[in-house]
Amino acid sequence: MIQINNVSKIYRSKKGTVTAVKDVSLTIEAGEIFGMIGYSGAGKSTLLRMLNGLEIPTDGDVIVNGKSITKCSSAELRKSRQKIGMIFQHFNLLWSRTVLDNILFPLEIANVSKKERVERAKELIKLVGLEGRENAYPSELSGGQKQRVGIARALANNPDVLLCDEATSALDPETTDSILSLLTSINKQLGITIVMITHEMHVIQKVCQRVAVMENGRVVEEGHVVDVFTHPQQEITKKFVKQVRGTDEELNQQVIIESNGNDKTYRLTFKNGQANQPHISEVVKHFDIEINILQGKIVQTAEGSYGTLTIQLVGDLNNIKEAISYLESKQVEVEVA
Ligand SMILES: Nc1ncnc2c1ncn2[C@@H]1O[C@H](COP(=O)(O)OP(=O)(O)OP(=O)(O)O)[C@@H](O)[C@H]1O
Repeated sequence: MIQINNVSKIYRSKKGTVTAVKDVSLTIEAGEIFGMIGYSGAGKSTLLRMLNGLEIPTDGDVIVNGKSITKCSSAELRKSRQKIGMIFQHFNLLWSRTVLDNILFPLEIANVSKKERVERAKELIKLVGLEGRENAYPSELSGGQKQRVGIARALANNPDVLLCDEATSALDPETTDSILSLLTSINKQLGITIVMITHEMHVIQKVCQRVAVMENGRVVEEGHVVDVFTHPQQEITKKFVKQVRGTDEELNQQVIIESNGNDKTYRLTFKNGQANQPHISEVVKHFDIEINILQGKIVQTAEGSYGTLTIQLVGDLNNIKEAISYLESKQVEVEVA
């Protein structure tokens, strides 16, 4: 478990002071994939780097698996860091070393015997899908392959936590997907806690269970990904959600059923597997109303799917009310759009 307690970071230079992180408190559970999203300059990298002591907070404390990262000796910090792997946007590989030698490097530093480190490196090469490329140099690899080396190297000392600093931002969409799938399977297979920072909501959508939204050094919103996606509170969160959910402007479509004065437009939200249920056809069968579907979308997240459907209900007001009660009884959220 990672506890971030009232952490702030102020950079002071001749040019002045910058408060990069302001009074952030978060708890990240063991084994989860936790995302931090924000625009450039929001403070994500600074916060992430405080989780492994690459930056020391000006105030507050970071506790990883019961041990303070901020209030320990440098020897203790070195030991703790071996259990916290990190991967980077630009991979940070050693260019003069082969794939195998890059992965061996952290094992050499940890004084693992030669036999054991070669065995471990080979296991990792298999885990990340790089068999056959052991003797290649980073310059001979694609971006996705380089990140696979980065992941193998980060996992070398069996860490409990993997920090991902914009790990897919330099990759094309297809390669991004394959790296995100690899991270998800590593999280499942090895039970490693993953903390990732990104400015792309589809990354959060695909792999994270919970998310914190950062703006101007603060966490302005946090929660389960499905809840944040379906009910974003802050303007900045709404903007990020629009990256994957589409905009309300897309709703400006012609209404094709003639109004009788009672019709209204509703937004239905289906969560917890409800998106797969035939609720709309049940409403049409059981209530004497007409339904005009204006827009619909199902989004897959790491915690299952959720859907939104914007509909116009046309008919007798009482029938419309009954239909809405029926939908609500099926855990479908109904709002007037
Ligand atoms: N070493 C430093 N010295 C001075 N200011 C810094 C330093 N590192 C970061 N900052 C400043 O702190 C603020 C937060 O930066 P940070 O890199 O944490 O944001 P970010 O959300 O990760 O953005 P990006 O994705 O662009 O890196 C920015 O205003 C940045 O200029």
